[in-house]
Amino acid sequence: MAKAPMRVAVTGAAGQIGYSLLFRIANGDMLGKDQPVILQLLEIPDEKAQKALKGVMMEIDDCAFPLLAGMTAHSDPMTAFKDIDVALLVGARPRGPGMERKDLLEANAQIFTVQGKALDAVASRNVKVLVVGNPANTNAYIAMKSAPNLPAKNFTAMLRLDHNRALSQLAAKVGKPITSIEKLCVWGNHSPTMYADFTHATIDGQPANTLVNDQAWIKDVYLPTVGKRGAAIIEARGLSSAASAANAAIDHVRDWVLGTNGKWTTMGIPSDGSYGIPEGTMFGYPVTTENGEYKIVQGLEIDAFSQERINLTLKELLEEREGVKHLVG
Ligand SMILES: NC(=O)C1=CN([C@@H]2O[C@H](COP(=O)(O)OP(=O)(O)OC[C@H]3O[C@@H](n4cnc5c(N)ncnc54)[C@H](O)[C@@H]3O)[C@@H](O)[C@H]2O)C=CC1
Ligand SMILES: O=C([O-])CC(=O)C(=O)O
Repeated sequence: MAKAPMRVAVTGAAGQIGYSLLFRIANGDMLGKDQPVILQLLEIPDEKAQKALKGVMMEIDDCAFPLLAGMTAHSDPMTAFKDIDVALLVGARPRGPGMERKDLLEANAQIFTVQGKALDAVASRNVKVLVVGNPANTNAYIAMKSAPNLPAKNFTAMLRLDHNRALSQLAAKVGKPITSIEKLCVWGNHSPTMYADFTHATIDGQPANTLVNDQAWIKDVYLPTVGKRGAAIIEARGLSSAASAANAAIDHVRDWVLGTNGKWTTMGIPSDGSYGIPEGTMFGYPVTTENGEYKIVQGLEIDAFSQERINLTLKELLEEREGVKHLVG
């Protein structure tokens, strides 16, 4: 028997990321090739944005996706989020050249208060929320705090793009395929302070540290390349990463819903206190997923260099959180 459709809300649906994301969701790349979806698309109540959204929907129609069981356009989160199973909160102002992601805090924080409240009121009680809009961790924290009637664990922030960047840079360094790498993760904030950690990783079953064996490269090349990749793309493209961000969002939700079969990935999730991170902090952790739930990888030995990096990214997140205190009560 065919599965019942899942309702997926996407905000900022007429934006750059939306244009790379929606077609793949409707194609079954996110929830499975046997899972029908209904798209509930939100854009700002502005004539130009709503018209652009209509245009994107016309193109989605023209793909005749067999899994697309319905699609609606919205300008109010209270209707867009009605009964949804998955929320991809993408809509927010992106940064331009010379800005850090936290410069967007004021501009974007309000959006996530309103949307958190709407999720609280009308979404499925099991809704899985992924925040993509920057600064992603703090926006996810605001949404979570604005939805006290939903389980905090339903709210996540996107560090998967950082994870994928970290995999790709490491694979290039050792000249091995991506699939040969396991147990890599990214700790902390989606910002240049993030810590891409392969101290526990293996490459074709060999310890990655032994294969790389170049601390200077890790410190002076690898971490800055991964951490500042978003800025490098803005510099090169004149626009922020969109296709790779959409791809990471698909990866994040797919793994959360369908499981990682014991493999590690990275998700920004509310801390349960693991590894000394204060409870509730929206923090990038190594996780495995099964039956629609994520679990933090426990019992890792954190060396002095890693601890220093984790402390640094935590400090930044706590400062961001302090900056939005007035919004979350
Ligand atoms: N977490 C991550 O790894 C990444 C995050 N991003 C972030 O994703 C966000 C979106 O990026 P783009 O699609 O490139 O930007 P964009 O400017 O092309 O699109 C954003 C869309 O969101 C809409 N929007 C704004 N406020 C909204 C609201 N309250 N409700 C619904 N829609 C709203 C806008 O009208 C616009 O169409 C930015 O904050 C960007 O910084 C981008 C890349 C990676
Ligand atoms: O850098 C930006 O502003 C967009 C983003 O989050 C990324 O590409 O990682």
